[in-house]
Order: sequence, then structure tokens, then C-alpha cells
Amino acid sequence: MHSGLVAIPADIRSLDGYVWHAAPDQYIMAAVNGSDVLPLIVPALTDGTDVDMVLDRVDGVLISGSRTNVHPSHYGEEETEHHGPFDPARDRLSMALIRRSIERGIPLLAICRGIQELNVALGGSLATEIQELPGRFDHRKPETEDRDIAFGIRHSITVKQGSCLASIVGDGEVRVNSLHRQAISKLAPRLAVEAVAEDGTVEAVSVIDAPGFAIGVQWHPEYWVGSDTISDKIFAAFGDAVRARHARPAEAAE
Ligand SMILES: N[C@@H](CCC(=O)NCCCC(=O)O)C(=O)O
Repeated sequence: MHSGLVAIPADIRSLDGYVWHAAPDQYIMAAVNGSDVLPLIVPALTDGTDVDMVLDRVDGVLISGSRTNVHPSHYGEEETEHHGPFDPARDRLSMALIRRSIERGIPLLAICRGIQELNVALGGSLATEIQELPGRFDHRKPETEDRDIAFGIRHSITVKQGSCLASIVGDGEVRVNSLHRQAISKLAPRLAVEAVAEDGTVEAVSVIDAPGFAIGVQWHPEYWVGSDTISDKIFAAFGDAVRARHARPAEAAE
């Protein structure tokens, strides 16, 4: 029996002639096996979702990665051919869940598109096609059908001493995977950088003065839960935070 219920915002996908509200299996299974919680996929309704109704019933929020990008209008930029593809309903749901979960002290773990949404939701901006920027590496997914290679651990980041992430995985050099072409540009005022790649790409953030666990990572720890210590530690810490929230006394409820 899993303890704690975790909301995962859905992506909108077209498959088999249907439109689906879906979340990738690797996030679901990482939550189940790595955090020992039960995930709940939240539909991304075009007209918006009452996120407080969801957050009244869950103990954590896990924001997944996705191939789509946050629409640049959310950070005050014009759309170009470099910004798509988009998923406006997911943008709307994720960013509402992020803002309210932080305000309510509900544990939040945001991965890849998730860290980008976290930054935008709190007032930051994104850079697109970062591999074309001077001095930056190519962080995109390798072109292969082999998912272990696509999600292969292949570059180093430095976790800052004294950061929240350091209290979970230790500080210093850590090896991670990389499947993105956008990254944080202007950091949101309420975010602290927790880890950076060798080319300066922001790889992890935490929410300053958050009342609960609130971390974003640009890489994909969910893929390696069960076989990579760093990935295991991140999901275990999230699970602990979710259970602590679940067990809080009734009078602590907002
Ligand atoms: N769209 C963003 C988000 C990157 C992200 O979440 N990638 C996961 C997708 C994995 C896949 O391609 O299968 C960006 O590209 O920066």
C-alpha cells in the first residue's frame, strides 16, 4: 500500500484517433517505486482546472518532462518557429499547480519541462535552441531508438555546497542525462540555483523560503530510479516529503 497521493499534470496527446490526457509511464513508475506514492494524473482542461480542489486531496505534485515547450507568451516573448511544439492546456494546468503547491507548502518535484515551467510560473524566462548559443553544449536527446542510450547518463553537473539538493545527493560533481533544447534564461526572482552544467546551463533550482520541498531538475532522474543512486535519492526524498505532508496534523491543514 502506497502512502501519499501525488498529482501529475497531463499532457494532451493524439493517439489511435483519440485525444488523450496522458503522463509517461516512467514518471508514474518512478513515483510508485522510487517515492512509494500513488500518482494521480490530472486532466489538462482547456478552460482551466480548479487546482485547489486537486491540491486539497493530494500530498505532492510531480511535474513531468515533455517534448512540448512552454508558450513564450508566458514569459513575454513572441512565438517564432524555434519555440514549438506547444501544449497550452498543459502550460495552464502545470503552472497553476506549481504556483499553488508552493503557496500551500505541498511538496513539488519538477523535471525537465517541469523546471522550465517552474521558472516561468515564478516570473523567469527560457532560452530556446541553447545548443546554438555561444559556449553552450548540445543538451538534446541523442538520435536513437534505444531509450537507455537516449536517457543515458552523459554529462557532469556541479551541485552547490549548502543547497537543498546537496542535502539529498551531496555536493560537488554528479553525472546526469540530458534531453532538452531549452533552458532557464532569466532566473525567476524566487528561485535559487542549486546545480549547473559545465557550460553554465542551470540544472537544478529550489524555491527560496518555500514552506515545503520545492525542487526542479533539468535532467531525468525518473528514468534511472532503481539503478542510479542519485536518481533514487531524489525520488526517496520527494516521497519522504510527501509522507510528512500526508501525516501532518489536521489542524495544520490550510
Ligand atoms: N521542451 C523542453 C522540455 C524538455 C523535456 O522535458 N524533455 C523530455 C522529452 C524527452 C523526449 O524527447 O522523449 C526542451 O526541449 O527543452
